[in-house]
Amino acid sequence: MTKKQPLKIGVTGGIGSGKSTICRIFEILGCPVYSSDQQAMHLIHNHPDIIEGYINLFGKDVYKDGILNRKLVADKIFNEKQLLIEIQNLVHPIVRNDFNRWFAQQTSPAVINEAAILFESGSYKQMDKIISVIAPEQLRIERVVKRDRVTPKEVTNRIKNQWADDQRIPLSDYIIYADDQQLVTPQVIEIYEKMIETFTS
Ligand SMILES: CC(C)(COP(=O)(O)OP(=O)(O)OC[C@H]1O[C@@H](n2cnc3c(N)ncnc32)[C@H](O)[C@@H]1O)[C@@H](O)C(=O)NCCC(=O)NCCS
Ligand SMILES: Nc1ncnc2c1ncn2[C@@H]1O[C@H](COP(=O)(O)OP(=O)(O)OP(=O)(O)O)[C@@H](O)[C@H]1O
Repeated sequence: MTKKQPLKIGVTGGIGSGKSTICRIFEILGCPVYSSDQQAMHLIHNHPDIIEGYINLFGKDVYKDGILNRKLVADKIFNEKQLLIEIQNLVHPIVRNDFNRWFAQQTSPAVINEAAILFESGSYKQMDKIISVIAPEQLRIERVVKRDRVTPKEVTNRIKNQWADDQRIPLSDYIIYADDQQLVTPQVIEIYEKMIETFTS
């Protein structure tokens, strides 16, 4: 009897919407989580093709003592669309392969692929279900300014390179409202129970 594949659930949303916070709840419920942003950063520091690409595009000083100068790269790619496209064409296929390798080892009913740019990168097409995390833009900017100690401009520079919520919502199977007023845990539990029903039916 062939092993039933776990459900592939994409969790996406704009910067600071609350994806990572919500994925921690899914993890507690028993859903292994693959964080595309974190894995991308790991691969940016360890995959030879990516390291070579970043050095070719940003100069050898982009890595200092093996550590990427994130601010230098961010200031460039979020203000130069062509450069952002080149970087994404380099990084995303390698992250997608890495996710597929991780997924092949999973045995739980459902797994989560947390990716800020799930739609923008096209990776949503490989998902069985998609959850979009929604929060007002101004609140997201305030959260990221507080969390990362960056300027509002640095956050809006990223937001302008991401889909808007009204683009995500029509393509999403579930929506989680993660503004400060709505408790996210009950929303996560409700969606998880629906997904497990899907898997076991
Ligand atoms: C620009 C870099 C160096 C900034 O690193 P930093 O640690 O500050 O941010 P991190 O990678 O943790 O991303 C934080 C948030 O920035 C936003 N963001 C990151 N990359 C992108 C992108 N290509 N397009 C839009 N938003 C992005 C997302 O909301 C993400 O959650 C890094 O994000 C990068 O190299 N991005 C390009 C590769 C990529 O697309 N990574 C996304 C995951 S596949
Ligand atoms: N529902 C919520 N209510 C209040 N604060 C929240 C909520 N969800 C997340 N936060 C806070 O907002 C900040 C951003 O949350 P989180 O890191 O989960 O967002 P994210 O979507 O993963 O961000 P990024 O796209 O940068 O990875 C964090 O400091 C977190 O503690």
